[in-house]
Order: sequence, then structure tokens, then C-alpha cells
Amino acid sequence: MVEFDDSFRRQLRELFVWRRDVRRFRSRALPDGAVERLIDTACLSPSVGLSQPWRFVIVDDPARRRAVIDDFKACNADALNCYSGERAARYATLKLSGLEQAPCHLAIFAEKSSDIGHGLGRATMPETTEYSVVAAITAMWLAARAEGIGLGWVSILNPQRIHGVLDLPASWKFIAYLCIGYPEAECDQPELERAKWEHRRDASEFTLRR
Ligand SMILES: Cc1cc2c(cc1C)N(C[C@H](O)[C@H](O)[C@H](O)COP(=O)(O)O)c1[nH]c(=O)[nH]c(=O)c1N2
Repeated sequence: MVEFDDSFRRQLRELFVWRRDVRRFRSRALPDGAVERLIDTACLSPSVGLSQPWRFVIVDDPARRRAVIDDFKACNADALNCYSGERAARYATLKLSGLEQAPCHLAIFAEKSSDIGHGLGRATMPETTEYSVVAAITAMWLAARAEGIGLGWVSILNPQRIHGVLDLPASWKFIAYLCIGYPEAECDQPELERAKWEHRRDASEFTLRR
């Protein structure tokens, strides 16, 4: 039996406060085994029916990385076109990926056709497969921060193109593309808040009782 005391709980809260979506990385490589360790921790996450639908693809190949970066640039240009006026000007100033600098690229997929878990919990809500993978990514995000490693989620990508670039089974659904490395700086405030794009709101705004 493991017990957690107040001091641990305070530290855990600080971990949540200081976890950041990181887009600015140092060039320093991650130590051998660091990514595998983060994946190992992510695999302790809950999953519907214990289906463990997460699939991790460490993207080392320079040509594939370049193709992902090109796709991000194209999608980001399209995204900019969806805004106008002051909002467009502000969007253009945002740094929305660390793909060029991050020493590690990790693509994450949900396996939609596996028998693991025997379908439990998925019959009425098949999307719980994807939810399980996102739960694992959140765990990885926090585990990384606990080691001083930064993680940035890039979703400004075309899922079909990423799937093609990485040449994976059709039953794998693209969930996330992560940049991983050592952050240039630590901060307790989201970068989008500092850039005055959006601000973190109080939990009471999103909570109601019935
Ligand atoms: C599903 C999903 C997808 C994305 C993100 C997050 C999540 C959960 N975020 C990061 C997001 O902007 C960030 O989490 C919020 O701004 C809050 O900042 P912190 O994570 O608290 O630093 C993100 N950030 C970014 O710069 N480019 C992106 O494409 C995305 N995509």
C-alpha cells in the first residue's frame, strides 16, 4: 500500500501548474531511453476495457520529419486564412509548433480494430478508444514535465497526409503529433495567454450542478 502525503500533493499540484505546451526547444538531445520511458509511463493510463489502443511512432527519418513540417506549414497558412483583421494579425505572430527544433518527434495513433479488451465499454461509445489514447498523452505530458522534459502537441496537420507520410495500417487513427525535448524556458502561464490570444478561466465557469 502506497500513501501520498500533503507535501506530495502540493508538489503534484505544482506539476499540473507548471506543465506547459512547449514550442521552443533547446537543441540538446534527450538521453537514451527517455522517450521509451515516457511511453512506458503513458501505458499505465486507463483505457476502455483495458484495450490499450495507443500506438506510438517515433519519427526519426529526416525525410518523413521534413514532410510533416511541410504539412504543418501548409495547414497553418490555411488556418491563418480563416481569420481576419486584428485576430489574423495576432495569429500570424503565434509560434504553434516546435517541429523544426524538437529533438524528438512522436506520432500517436488509436488502433480501432484490435481485439484487446474484447470490445468492453465501446459498443455504444466507440469514440472511447480515442479518449483512452488522449488520457495516455496527458499522463505522458505530466511525466515528461516531472523530468524537466517539454512536450508540445501539434494538431495543425492533415491527418490523411500524416498517415501517408508514416505509412501505417489503415485501422490506426491519427490522434496527435508531439514535439519532445528540453524547453528553452519554464513558465507557469500558457504561451497563448502570454500572447494575449486566450486566457485560462476559473473552473467555476465550466461547472454546474443538476
Ligand atoms: C488536442 C490539443 C491540440 C493542440 C494543443 C493542445 C491540445 C490538448 N495545443 C496546446 C494548447 O494550445 C495548450 O495546451 C493551451 O494553450 C494551454 O497551454 P498549456 O498547455 O497549459 O501550456 C497546441 N498548441 C500549439 O501550439 N499548436 C497546436 O497545434 C496545438 N494543438
